[in-house]
Amino acid sequence: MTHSLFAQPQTWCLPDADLSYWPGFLSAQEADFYLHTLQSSLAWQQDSIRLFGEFRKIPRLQAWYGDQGVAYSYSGTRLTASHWTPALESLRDRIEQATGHRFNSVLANLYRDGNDSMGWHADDEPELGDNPVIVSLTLGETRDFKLRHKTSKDQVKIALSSGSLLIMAGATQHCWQHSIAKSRKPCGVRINLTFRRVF
Ligand SMILES: O=C(O)CCC(=O)C(=O)O
Ligand SMILES: [Fe+2]
Repeated sequence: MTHSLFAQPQTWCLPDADLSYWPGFLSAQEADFYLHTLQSSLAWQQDSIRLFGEFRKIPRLQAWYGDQGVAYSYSGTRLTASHWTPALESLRDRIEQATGHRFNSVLANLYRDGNDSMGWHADDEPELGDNPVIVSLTLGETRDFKLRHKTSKDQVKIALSSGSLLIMAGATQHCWQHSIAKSRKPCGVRINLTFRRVF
C-alpha cells in the first residue's frame, strides 16, 4: 500500500515548462529502505567529465542502469548500462504504473554530503528525443533543486523531499536548465534517480 500525501502529481506552474511534483510518492519508511538498499548495492563510481579540455572528477557518485545495450554519453563520458537490480526494477515498475510512461534506463546520483553537487545543465542530449519525459525520484536528504530559464534567466527553487517524484516533460529541457548547488548546512546522504527513455 502506498501512503501518499497526494494521490497524484501536482502541476508546478512554470512558463515554457511542463513540471509536476509529487511529494510523498513513497512513504518515509519506503524511501529509507530504498536509500539504504541502493546505497549499498549499486556500483557507484566517481566519473570524470571533460571540462575546458581537461578531465575532472565530478563532485558526486554515479551509476547507470537499464535494459541491455542502452548507452548514454555526456560531456565526453560514455556510460553503458548495467542490468537493472531488483530494487531499481521495482521502483521503475511503480513509477511506470503511476505515471503511464515507460523507461529503459535510470541514472543514479549519490550526493555524499553538502559538498556534492550537480552543475547547471539540461537533459537535452539527442538520444533522449524531443521533449523527453524525465522522472526524478529523491531519497534521503532534502536538497534544493534549482531551475533557470535559458533566456530570461528567471530562477525557481524546489526543495525535493525524500520519497518525492519530480516529472519534467514538454519543453522543460529546451527552455530551462537545472542544478543541485552545494550546501553549507550539514547534509546527510541523498540519492536521486532519473528515469529516462534513451532511443
Ligand atoms: O539530483 C537531482 O535532483 C538532479 C539530477 C539530474 O539533474 C540528472 O540526473 O540529470
Ligand atoms: Fe538533469
